Amino acid sequence: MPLPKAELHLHIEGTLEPELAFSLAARNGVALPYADTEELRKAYLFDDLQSFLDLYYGLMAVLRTEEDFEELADAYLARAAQQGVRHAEIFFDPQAHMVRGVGIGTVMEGLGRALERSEERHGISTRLIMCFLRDQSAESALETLEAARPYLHRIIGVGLDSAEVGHPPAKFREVYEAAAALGLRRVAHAGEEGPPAYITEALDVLGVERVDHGLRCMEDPELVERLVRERVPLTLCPLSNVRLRAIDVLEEHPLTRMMDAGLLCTVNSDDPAYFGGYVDDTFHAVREALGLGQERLRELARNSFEASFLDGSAQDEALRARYLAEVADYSFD
Ligand SMILES: Nc1ncnc2[nH]cnc12
Ligand SMILES: [Zn+2]
Repeated sequence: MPLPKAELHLHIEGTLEPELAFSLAARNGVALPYADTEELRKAYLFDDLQSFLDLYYGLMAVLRTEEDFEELADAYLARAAQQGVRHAEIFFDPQAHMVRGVGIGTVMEGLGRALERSEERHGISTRLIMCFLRDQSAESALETLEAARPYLHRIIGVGLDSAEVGHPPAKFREVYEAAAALGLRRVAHAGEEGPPAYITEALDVLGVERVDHGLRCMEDPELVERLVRERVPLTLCPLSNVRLRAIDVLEEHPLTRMMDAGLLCTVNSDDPAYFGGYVDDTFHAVREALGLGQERLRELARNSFEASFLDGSAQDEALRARYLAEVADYSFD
């Protein structure tokens, strides 16, 4: 049995496996520029974030109906359950669908159907985080928040993703203020490829409670000190960092140094269909590459629940306490 954990950095569109992509393409009459799944997988050699994003957005063409989104989310949850995931806070990118003529209602209804039976079917509690694409305009982000109004009760928070460099967090000050006023939690990708200053800006200007990636904080000792002092969680994605060439090899990942520095680190899968592993695969990979001991792994699992948004109600707190007890009781074999 895998170590129980929460997954806090997972793009649902990044769980689109080649087999499902081809089956949805056939069902929806969408032509893909790849002969088969093997040829598609061969294209998963990325130079940087942008080269991945080009393929990621392109393949989304197969996602058209509520059923497609439902199938996508249900397939992820089934896999996640096998990986020990007990709670998942899932990102989705509505603008990437709306631009193709797929309405936010289609996305929300489809994802919603899979998520509402997740506890019963997969034993996983779930939350949804709506991400704004930072390489789109601030106006487009505001329009997206507006379009999401009928579905806000199904969303716990907002995030910021896509091409980072050249799109600093401050560009989205207004939409984050509006989201906060609506009672939404706030996270943002920062310091994946972008400089440490983007992490500071995400905290100070956007008011984020959690930083997605945050990898490059290690270049700024004062920022590290602040993140430690304020116990700001970082949702690290080590396999993603290797595949998108933020670091050369997993053995050089700063995870251990970050934990030693006192940072509240979590380990996540980001876009597992593209990066070679789901979250427990990632735990195993970092254990091997970095020589993490059992207590370090247990700490990562504990952190994942502590950093989660399971703190909004007595029911949430009870669930979190139950998951933390599962981590404490877990025995490694
Ligand atoms: N790793 C990542 N960084 C930024 N945007 C993303 N969208 C999907 N995966 C992403
Ligand atoms: Zn991400």
